[in-house]
Amino acid sequence: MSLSVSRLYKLIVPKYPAPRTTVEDGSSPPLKLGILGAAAIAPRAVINPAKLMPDKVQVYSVAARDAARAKKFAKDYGIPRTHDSYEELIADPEVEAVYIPLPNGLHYEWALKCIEKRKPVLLEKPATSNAEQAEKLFAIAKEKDVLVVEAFHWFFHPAAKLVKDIVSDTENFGEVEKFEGSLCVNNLFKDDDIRFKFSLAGGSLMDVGCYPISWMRYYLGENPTAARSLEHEVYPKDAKIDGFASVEYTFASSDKKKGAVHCGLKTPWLTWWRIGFISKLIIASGKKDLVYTMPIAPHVYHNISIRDIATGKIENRSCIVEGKEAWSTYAFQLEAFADAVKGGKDVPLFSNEDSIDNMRAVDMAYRAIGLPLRS
Ligand SMILES: NC(=O)C1=CN([C@@H]2O[C@H](COP(=O)(O)OP(=O)(O)OC[C@H]3O[C@@H](n4cnc5c(N)ncnc54)[C@H](OP(=O)(O)O)[C@@H]3O)[C@@H](O)[C@H]2O)C=CC1
Ligand SMILES: O=C1OC[C@@H](O)[C@H](O)[C@H]1O
Repeated sequence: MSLSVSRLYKLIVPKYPAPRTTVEDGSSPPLKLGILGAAAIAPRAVINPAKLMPDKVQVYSVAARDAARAKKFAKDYGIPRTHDSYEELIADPEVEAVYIPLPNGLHYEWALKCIEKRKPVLLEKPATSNAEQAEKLFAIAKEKDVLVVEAFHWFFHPAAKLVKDIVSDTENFGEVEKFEGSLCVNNLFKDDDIRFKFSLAGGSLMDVGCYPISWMRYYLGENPTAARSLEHEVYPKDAKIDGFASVEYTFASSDKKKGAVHCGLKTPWLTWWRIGFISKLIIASGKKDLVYTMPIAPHVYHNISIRDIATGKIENRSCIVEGKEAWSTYAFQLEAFADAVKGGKDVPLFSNEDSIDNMRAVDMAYRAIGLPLRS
């Protein structure tokens, strides 16, 4: 039997290429990222940011439930490959990491499938449908040693860290006692949107509330122990979906410590104006208070205003990184994710434990407003 060069090559080259590490100049080739679903958020979250860092990330492929839809999406956004199903994309050895922007109710299932194939995951928020799923998911990720990062993009913008530094300086700022945060995207989505489907783990607390809850936990540096409803309204077309929710949390460390969270997809107009246009957070000690305007999108606009309660003096601050003025929260997030996957760097998060705790606080809020947990 003659052994041709090509047959010999097939025999000695492994079926799956070895992980791509370094090229001749010592640098790493860009991370090949695959996207599950031709989702509306994908251009903002990964496709456009990847263009800012072509040496670090290449959006390599997209898969959709409908192959033609994936092809159109790939053409529209200049993505070189498509896969005909989510399974195929995950199984492709060329795909080094996966971005999951599926409806919330599918996060758990698909993140688990990626872990099975040992693919690191950038997983859209909220990580799962409920805390029980989050506990299981992150336990499996840990056991299999696969990186799963919940895409809480706000956290990766340096303004978030600046605010943390300011309020952690207790000598100057005082002991933080109160938090109030809001995110409302009023009437932005149509009634057939995934956000209004209980079967896909929709709802205001899931979609937008998870952000102010994450801000609260981060800036107060503590997990809540109880929650009560301040006010809430169900979505008129499905009583299991919260159209708007306003919840107050309490904490074990002090009776004085309180965290209020407001979120809405259908917020009553007057309430919306009262709690702050789109997104705002307030952190207060007895000595000072800080208002961070637009913590959800500091790259669009933000302001950090610190007021000394005794003197009334106000200091305004903001945070722009030289050379990265055009970087969005998503770009900072994508860079951190790529650096972790390719460079073995730690992701400066918001750990997996935080993602679990955040889901616990979301569940706590659902119990407080008397709506069923998502599944
Ligand atoms: N980080 C951020 O700023 C944002 C995060 N998000 C999060 O991203 C996720 C997706 O949100 P968004 O992009 O607005 O949603 P879209 O509805 O635009 O995208 C969801 C994708 O999920 C796929 N899908 C699979 N199964 C279903 C199903 N049964 N019903 C509907 N869609 C399905 C569809 O992909 P296919 O193409 O295969 O049909 C669709 O493209 C959510 O988890 C949301 O919370 C959303 C917006 C902003
Ligand atoms: O950042 C966001 O703003 C709008 C929301 O509906 C979306 O899901 C969220 O992630």
